[in-house]
Amino acid sequence: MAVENVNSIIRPEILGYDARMQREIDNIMIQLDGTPNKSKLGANAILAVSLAVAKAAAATAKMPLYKYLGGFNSYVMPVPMMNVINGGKHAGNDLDLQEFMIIPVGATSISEAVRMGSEVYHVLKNVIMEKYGKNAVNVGDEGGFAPPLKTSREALDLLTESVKKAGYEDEIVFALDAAASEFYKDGYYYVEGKKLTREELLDYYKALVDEYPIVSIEDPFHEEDFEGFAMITKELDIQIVGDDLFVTNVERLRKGIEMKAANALLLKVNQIGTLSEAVDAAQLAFRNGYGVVVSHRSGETEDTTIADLAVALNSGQIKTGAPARGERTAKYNQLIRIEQELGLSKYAGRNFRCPF
Ligand SMILES: O=C(O)[C@@H](CO)OP(=O)(O)O
Repeated sequence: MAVENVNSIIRPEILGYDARMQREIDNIMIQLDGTPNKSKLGANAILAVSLAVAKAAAATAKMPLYKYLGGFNSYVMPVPMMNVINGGKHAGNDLDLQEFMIIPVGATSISEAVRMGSEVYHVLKNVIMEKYGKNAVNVGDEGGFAPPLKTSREALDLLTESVKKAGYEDEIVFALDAAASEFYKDGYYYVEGKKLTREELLDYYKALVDEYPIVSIEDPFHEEDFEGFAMITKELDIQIVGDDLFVTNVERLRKGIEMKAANALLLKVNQIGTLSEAVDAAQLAFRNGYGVVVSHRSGETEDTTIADLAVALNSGQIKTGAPARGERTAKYNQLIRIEQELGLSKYAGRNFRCPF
């Protein structure tokens, strides 16, 4: 069976909501704006209305948002990708890669996953403090620590030690968001004081994947380098996520699918601006065997819609920062509430890329 079609065959139908009504209102706003990137009205302003429509409709139907959007087929609780060490543009340190995440795949529920992730986060704080002093435990944009590290290996070693000390060696794996556009210039990547070609950067990732339990890398190459994404997707048997590559845009995702560039979409609702378009992008991804990681932004509010959306879509994965700071914990708390309300749910766990 072709890998591309696996998800479309076994994923349950999503979307219990009145998609036509939502789309009509979303389309009116798209037309009123009239620009390809929603620059006239602003994607955040359009999104606020789009989500308010969905929330009002859910309230009218007397349903929680995840159930209104997803219908009764929505029962998968996503694995949290918890960004516990921040680098790149999100932190004032010298780490070139932006996010070092832990994923508690061995948990049996989202509540347990959040507990395990939080425990590791606090062990990590002590480990960093012992090694680098108390000034090293200030946090970056997404609540992860931003110690004065210079290399990805140093960060991954800290994660390895903390996971081990917390007793979760076999239960927690790692993910990276390189955000490579940020260290790319004129055909080269500037990493850890070296000037690397695309092929050399691929070797760098390969070595990290060999040494650590890394199961997912987001934006490993520059945002226009579809060929580079295709190359790494072919060579590494892990999840490759397109964020800056796809910007939640179906046209860019279609191009990626054609070129076999990446095998997962980072879904950011305010990147595309309406709920209908975000759902379209998720559907296109699923139909083509791509995973979907529902994601927060580095600048966030306490709005919890993405928690409901991750469950509604049965995405199996959510990226919403460290278990710290209200705008991040709001999403984790909402997921725990949904899990309690559902009663019977399934934690995506090790099968997070296709949890059925
Ligand atoms: O790079 C990313 O994936 C996001 C969220 O983690 O960050 P930003 O909102 O800065 O694009």
